[in-house]
Amino acid sequence: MSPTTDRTGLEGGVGRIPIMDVQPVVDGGRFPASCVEGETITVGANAFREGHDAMGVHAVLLGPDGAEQRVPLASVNPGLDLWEAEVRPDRIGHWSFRVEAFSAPYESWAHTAEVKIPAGIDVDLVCAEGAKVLARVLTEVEDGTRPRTDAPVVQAALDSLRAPGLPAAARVAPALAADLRALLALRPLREGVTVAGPYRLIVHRRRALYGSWYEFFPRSEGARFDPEQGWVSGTLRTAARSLERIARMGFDVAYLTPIHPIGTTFRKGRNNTLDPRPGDPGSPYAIGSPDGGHEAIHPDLGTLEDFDTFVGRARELGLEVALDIALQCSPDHPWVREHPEWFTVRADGTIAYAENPPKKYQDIYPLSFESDYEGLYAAIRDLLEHWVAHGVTLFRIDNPHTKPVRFWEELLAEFDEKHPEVVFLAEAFTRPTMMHTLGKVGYHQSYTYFTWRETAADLREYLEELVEAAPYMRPSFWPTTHDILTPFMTSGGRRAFALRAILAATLVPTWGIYSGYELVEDVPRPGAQEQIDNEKYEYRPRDFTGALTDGTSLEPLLSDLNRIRREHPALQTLRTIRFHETDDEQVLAFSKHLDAAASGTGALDTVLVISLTAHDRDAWTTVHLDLLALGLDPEEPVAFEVEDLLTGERFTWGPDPYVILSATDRPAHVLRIIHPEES
Ligand SMILES: O=P(O)(O)O[C@H]1O[C@H](CO)[C@@H](O[C@H]2O[C@H](CO)[C@@H](O)[C@H](O)[C@H]2O)[C@H](O)[C@H]1O
Repeated sequence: MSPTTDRTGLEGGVGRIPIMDVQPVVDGGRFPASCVEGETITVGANAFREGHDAMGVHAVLLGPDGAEQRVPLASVNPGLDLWEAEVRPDRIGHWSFRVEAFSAPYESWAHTAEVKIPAGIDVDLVCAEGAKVLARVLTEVEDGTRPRTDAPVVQAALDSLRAPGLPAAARVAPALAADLRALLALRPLREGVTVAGPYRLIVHRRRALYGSWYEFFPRSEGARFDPEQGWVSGTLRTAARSLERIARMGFDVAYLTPIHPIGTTFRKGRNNTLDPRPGDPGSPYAIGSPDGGHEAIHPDLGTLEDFDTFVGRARELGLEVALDIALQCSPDHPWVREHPEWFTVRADGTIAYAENPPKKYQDIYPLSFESDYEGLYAAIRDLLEHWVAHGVTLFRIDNPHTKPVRFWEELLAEFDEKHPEVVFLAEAFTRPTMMHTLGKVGYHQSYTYFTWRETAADLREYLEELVEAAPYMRPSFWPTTHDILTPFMTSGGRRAFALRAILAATLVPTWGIYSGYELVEDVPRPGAQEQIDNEKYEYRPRDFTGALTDGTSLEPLLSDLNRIRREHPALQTLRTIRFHETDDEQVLAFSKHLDAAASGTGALDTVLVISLTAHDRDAWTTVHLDLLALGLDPEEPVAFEVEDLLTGERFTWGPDPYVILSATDRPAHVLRIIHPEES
């Protein structure tokens, strides 16, 4: 990042026109800001000058192809100094932008003329000053910095200013006319141009921001109990059959927990016990056996060819495949024998098992980056390359916060360079600084604390925090995972599962569920906040069809949510979220609004969600809508139509609708605002 510069100021000083607090800039420019292609982001700065002369501010975006886009910023709080513009970088790659602030002599003159000419003050002097300004505009035409087409309008205005015989108002009229103003608004005459930047901006593909993920253990899909042989594992081929159902529910990403060979040394048994029974398949996160490590496929699941077939089928159905990468090894992993230097050997010759306090992972060794960073880096890069070559386009990275951040910075930069389409999701449930820094160094997405944010106030506060972090961290909301089943979920049954799905799917653009959510699997292992008979340690075939038939499945709701998300680009955004007040502290109201240009559909798109946050009570309450945030005109007598996208009902509402929510039947309204021009 270069300091603010101009021709007259001190190097690194504020420059002729101070430009402060440029956004989006991450840590003063140490890390690039990011967004996705087509996403509307706000470029802003506080820019000001001494005195009262007019000034202007531009943002200049430089695309990956070297093309420049100049966008004027508007003063958004007149009298104060904030200038903003919405920009929409339209292709992936490395962009940059700079902010230019300048004195605007034409605007200063126009203001003087508008005050003095009607009052008959200094008419000749004002006209002479105006003529000087317009003469400079013509000079720019002559030296080629302004198009020739500007000349006739400017010349005519100049001639008029120099015609003393005319009445004063007529004399200045062409110089204040709309056509000349428009031309000079587009290309202002600028003085004292001061530049801040350039600042880096990385544009990722859309899936980095928006997508619906479905997580499952492939070995459970098609697993069966055979009275003779015991449990028979599902395979990639049987799992591929589940893809149709996942696609039918509208998910975009099929996320597979690790698919590699599983060690037998210190294998875990059912319910996280340390004494497995014969036939227990072990945790798929205990990676590596004599059958291979992170590049191999568990023989029970099939072959690499089966994996390719699986990916091919997913693609046919419009799904991308995400793979779980857990950088750790079972004691049986080939790396343990081949690369003892990649593990920390203690004084007694043993290797300590991995931990993520307070959790203990007795069946795995952590990797150590201390003695052969280069070698380990190359091995990890190669294994990721291997899966990219086999069609994986997203990686869910297990516990990235237990590896050096510098390692991720280097690795993610390399992938960004070679495979900008590949998206990395950080599974770092840890301290905020670590989570934020992982985003800053290149992670595209992050798991979040959503799972533990339950009240309306907490959710609102958390979303506000996430929006602030949006230039470098994109949240992914999961109501449960294979490791997390909170008391809220275990105490609320179907009501809790429905409610949290609605919130996760509408609050942020990326959400995901862990298989079995449809069936409301809500029984915890005593003393733990995760499921009993957890699939991590055993096979878990499920009867999804039966649940659909008997009407207990949440599949219809999940399908509706994903459909609504697809049909409403507003729900594919994070930064647009606005909150509305409600008279019930357990009711959360928020909306997302896109104008016609930003929605990509040519029409406004506004979605308003009014949701319970508690699962054990109903609510009758008034909501106080911020009409501007909904794209409605607060000055007009307001009655507008809304359509509930979950039920199809229509209501005519005013600014303070009274709503009735029921934890059992209607935990939330997910509404489309029908704008007057549509009805
Ligand atoms: O540490 P987290 O809670 O973020 O969970 C993730 O990482 C764990 C370690 O990979 C993983 O834990 C599972 O696998 C371990 C290794 O086989 C095993 O010891 C644990 O009992 C088991 O829960 C967890 O699944 C993953 O999401």
